[in-house]
Amino acid sequence: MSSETLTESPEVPTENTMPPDIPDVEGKVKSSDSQVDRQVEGSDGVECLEPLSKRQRKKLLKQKQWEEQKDLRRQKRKEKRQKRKLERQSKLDSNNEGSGRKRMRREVVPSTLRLIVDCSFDDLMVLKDVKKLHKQIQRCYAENRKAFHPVQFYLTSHGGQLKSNMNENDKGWVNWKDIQIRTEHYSELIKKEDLVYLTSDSPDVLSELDEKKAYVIGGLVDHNHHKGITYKKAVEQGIGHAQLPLGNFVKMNSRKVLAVNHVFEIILAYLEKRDWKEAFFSVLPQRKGAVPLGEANNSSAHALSEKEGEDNDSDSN
Ligand SMILES: C[S@@+](CC[C@H](N)C(=O)[O-])C[C@H]1O[C@@H](n2cnc3c(N)ncnc32)[C@H](O)[C@@H]1O
Repeated sequence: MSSETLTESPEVPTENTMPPDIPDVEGKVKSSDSQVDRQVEGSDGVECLEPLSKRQRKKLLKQKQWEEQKDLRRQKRKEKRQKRKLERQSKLDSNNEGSGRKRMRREVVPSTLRLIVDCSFDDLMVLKDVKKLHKQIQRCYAENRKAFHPVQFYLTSHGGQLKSNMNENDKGWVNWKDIQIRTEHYSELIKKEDLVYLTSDSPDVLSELDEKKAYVIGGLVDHNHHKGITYKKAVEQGIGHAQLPLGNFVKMNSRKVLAVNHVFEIILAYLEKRDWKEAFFSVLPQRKGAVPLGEANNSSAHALSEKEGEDNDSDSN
């Protein structure tokens, strides 16, 4: 069939239903304008002058239907998009509602417990580890700000490499709220009898937290090169000391030395849940191999190894 036949034949009569120029079977384009007065309407509503082949009729009919349904298709696509958007929105709403409700029901009640990160070990760290400590402190600060029972947070003996690094990389720290950042040693700020040094080497195991006390965490990332340093310090200073009751709940390797932020977060979690086991497992990452006692199974039952603790800056100890 020639291209002429096609353009002379079935015009789809209404505007916007057919493009003005219709490509013929061979892909040539012919104008349909000049054909208007020669048009005759066929039985299927498609106008023509000369009879068309079945194939051409079909093709034109399809084209016509396709054009006619353009708006419908557009409308359907729009509806689909809106439906998906609504579904996404309602999912978000229900998630937010959940946490929103929680927050509304449980108002923030600050704890009187003082939690100190003792930054007096600055000289013992290389810059890389100081940077890790900085990140761990940032994490403690952020977690405390969003806790239901935030503690009275202190950084003591603040200075040296840590302070320089904070000035360089996080100038905003000077505006941190709800934290005491002090150059003094904690012993200059807090009564001796209130102090309890948290240290994994202490023979004393914490059972409860006393919110009248000030608990100290050693601000140190040492990969255990200075084993027992905080325990010795506490003994020398004649202050209380205690380890977290990890051994009662977590299958441990020989070591149970956690990173600063983990100890800090466990204290926050305990203040909220009043349950050590829950506190441990809400904070300690599964990948660290923390396994509840009794659920340990041979090879996977290692826990909290130093190597794994170093995988991530804020987890590193
Ligand atoms: C990476 S550790 C430092 C280890 C260091 N060699 C020492 O002797 O403390 C950082 C701090 O977290 C606290 N900490 C870590 N594991 C603990 C545990 N199992 N119980 C109590 N405190 C712990 C200690 O205050 C410790 O100084």
